[in-house]
Amino acid sequence: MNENVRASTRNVAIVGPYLSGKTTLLESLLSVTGAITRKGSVRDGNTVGDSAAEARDRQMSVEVSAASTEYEGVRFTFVDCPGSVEFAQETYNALMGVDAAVVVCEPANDNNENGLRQKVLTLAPLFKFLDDWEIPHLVFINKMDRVSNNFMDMLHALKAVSKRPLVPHQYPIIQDEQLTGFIDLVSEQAYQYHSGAPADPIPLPASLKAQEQAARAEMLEELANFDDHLLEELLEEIEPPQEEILQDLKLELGADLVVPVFCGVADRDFGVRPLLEALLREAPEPQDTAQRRGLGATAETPIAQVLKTYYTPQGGKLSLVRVWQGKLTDGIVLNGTRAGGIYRLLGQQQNSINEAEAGEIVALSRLDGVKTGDTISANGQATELPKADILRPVYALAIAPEKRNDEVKLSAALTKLLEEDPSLMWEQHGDTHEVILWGQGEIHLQVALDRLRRKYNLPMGTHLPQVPYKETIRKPAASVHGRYKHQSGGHGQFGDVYLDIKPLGRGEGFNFSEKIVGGVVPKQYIPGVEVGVKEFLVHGPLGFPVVDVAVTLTNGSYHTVDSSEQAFKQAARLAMQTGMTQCEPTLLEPIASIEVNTPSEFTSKVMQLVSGRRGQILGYEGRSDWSGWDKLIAYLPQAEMQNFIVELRSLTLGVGSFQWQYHHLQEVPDKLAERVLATGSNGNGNR
Ligand SMILES: Nc1nc2c(ncn2[C@@H]2O[C@H](COP(=O)(O)OP(=O)(O)OP(=O)(O)O)[C@@H](O)[C@H]2O)c(=O)[nH]1
Repeated sequence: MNENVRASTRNVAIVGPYLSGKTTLLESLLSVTGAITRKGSVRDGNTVGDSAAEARDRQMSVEVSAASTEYEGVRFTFVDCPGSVEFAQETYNALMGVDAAVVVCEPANDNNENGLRQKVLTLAPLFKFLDDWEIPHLVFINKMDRVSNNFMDMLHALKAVSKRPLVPHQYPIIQDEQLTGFIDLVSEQAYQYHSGAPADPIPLPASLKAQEQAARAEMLEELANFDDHLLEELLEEIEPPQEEILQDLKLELGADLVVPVFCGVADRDFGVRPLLEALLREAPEPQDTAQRRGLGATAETPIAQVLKTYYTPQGGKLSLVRVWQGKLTDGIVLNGTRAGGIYRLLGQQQNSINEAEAGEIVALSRLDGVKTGDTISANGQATELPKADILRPVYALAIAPEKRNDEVKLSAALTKLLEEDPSLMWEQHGDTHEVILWGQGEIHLQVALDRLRRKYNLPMGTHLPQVPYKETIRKPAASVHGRYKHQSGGHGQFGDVYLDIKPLGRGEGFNFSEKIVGGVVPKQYIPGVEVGVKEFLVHGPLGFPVVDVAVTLTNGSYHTVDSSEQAFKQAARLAMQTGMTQCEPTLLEPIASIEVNTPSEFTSKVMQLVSGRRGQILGYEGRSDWSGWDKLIAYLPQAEMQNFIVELRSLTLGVGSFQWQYHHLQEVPDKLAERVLATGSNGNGNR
């Protein structure tokens, strides 16, 4: 084991809400550390973080992107994560493998209570994930060039969504509404920013002394909550030594007890070097993270976890892994598969290396059969490391290849897409026969479809999925007669049956029985009757599969020469055709049971949304594990679910979410049933 390499590595995820400036910050970090000589911009589509075609097209990150660089002899691997909620799975998977995260956010445009509250709410799910998994994190308030100074207001507002206390690490210097520098609250040294060059030390502006001291006192008091020695010093008004403050920051950040807060302007590199310095000095080292995860610092068996899987445009497979223990060497066999090569990444650029030490994040090629989240080891027997929960799908499209003979290629390509992104799912629906692609939202699915087209040459058509309606009957019919008689020279065909048809209770399915007395329908023909009935029920009188029906064969007759199982099957179908129309067929729709999670201030709006979509609210309560959030339980017709997530997000600043599962079938209200049967649509976007 090489302790030096371990101690000289830092793995940092860059996370935060949509468009807060994460990719821009990565670009700046890479430029400041010399990994790139020319800075790209998101607008020009030439950043390292957004190098995938799908990201460039949309000017947004759609998957995690790793980039390694060096600063002051330490190797930093940054993992730029997408901010959109639709790609949250990518972020959660990556966070499981880093030592620390930088949460990039923007200050509020409206510096009033409401504006600040709205801004920080968009960070709530991310903070919850970081808090739940105890991932050390710090905050970088970016875009400080856009608003007048509300650094401390923003910091205080963030407390509403963070379990851990937020600790100011800097205080911004603003002149003429422009961010010109910062004061480091540990050393109380002020600095002036310069574009493209490190900040210069300057005397602390007298006008900011009072604010600086208040912010510093806040930092020290928060740190002292976890350090009695510091607390004593503060009580006795002894100035603590800087080393002690730095040590506390390192220990308390490393144990995820506090969240230090920085500020800057990523697209001008302002605040980026101080952030790097803090990561260098204070971010936890890889072996500490491994120990916190219960992995032995001295164990040598190589163990790694897959944080992301890429299928490159050239068709190769790359697995981005965190090496938790041991050393990966060229040609290593992991979980029974020999890795093709080991690479350090710089976005899409792959730099081949011979080995990777514990604590590094590297890419391995050609690990067939290994998926995102998997734990892989040299002996293939490592205990599965914890992985982020897989988000349940909330949005669906029916897809079909534009070229018919591409159908065979589709399932192999979908399997690869799912290896890359576990929050996608696909199924071939049993009733409607459509191939349904499920995911986290419209853009998520569009990106998946782009990948099918670009990487697998599979252009796809899409449409809204059909609602898998079923039908049943309201009334019974007794002794329905069906006779099949066919004479065409030689053997004839003869079958003759009487059936009783009865409705069953909801969910009871299908039942077939017989009450034949005296062999009027010989035993060997009765299975034919049952098959005939079942075949008919696949498409009932309304055109949908029939459920909750009991059919009894009560009587019939046969012919010694002409009868056959086949003829009785036909007779049963004829009886069902006549009988079912007398039974008041009625349309049934699938109802999902849903659980919606929303900030409490939006609960009443969410209830209106659910009721407005024919939902039935069963109750709601405050979440015991998430202060300020409610959980609402309801039944919602599946026909109303297509755009539910879109509306839910638009009502809740994008943070509301829901999970669903099929619950029961329910009669469609008459008026709506008429519309579905007449037009094939429920008038709500679904067919
Ligand atoms: N004014 C200003 N704009 C910035 C700053 N940093 C980034 N931007 C702009 O903000 C927009 C979004 O930046 P990105 O870096 O793509 O944000 P992101 O967080 O990576 O976006 P996603 O990953 O898609 O969530 C771009 O237009 C950037 O040019 C900044 O410090 N100040």
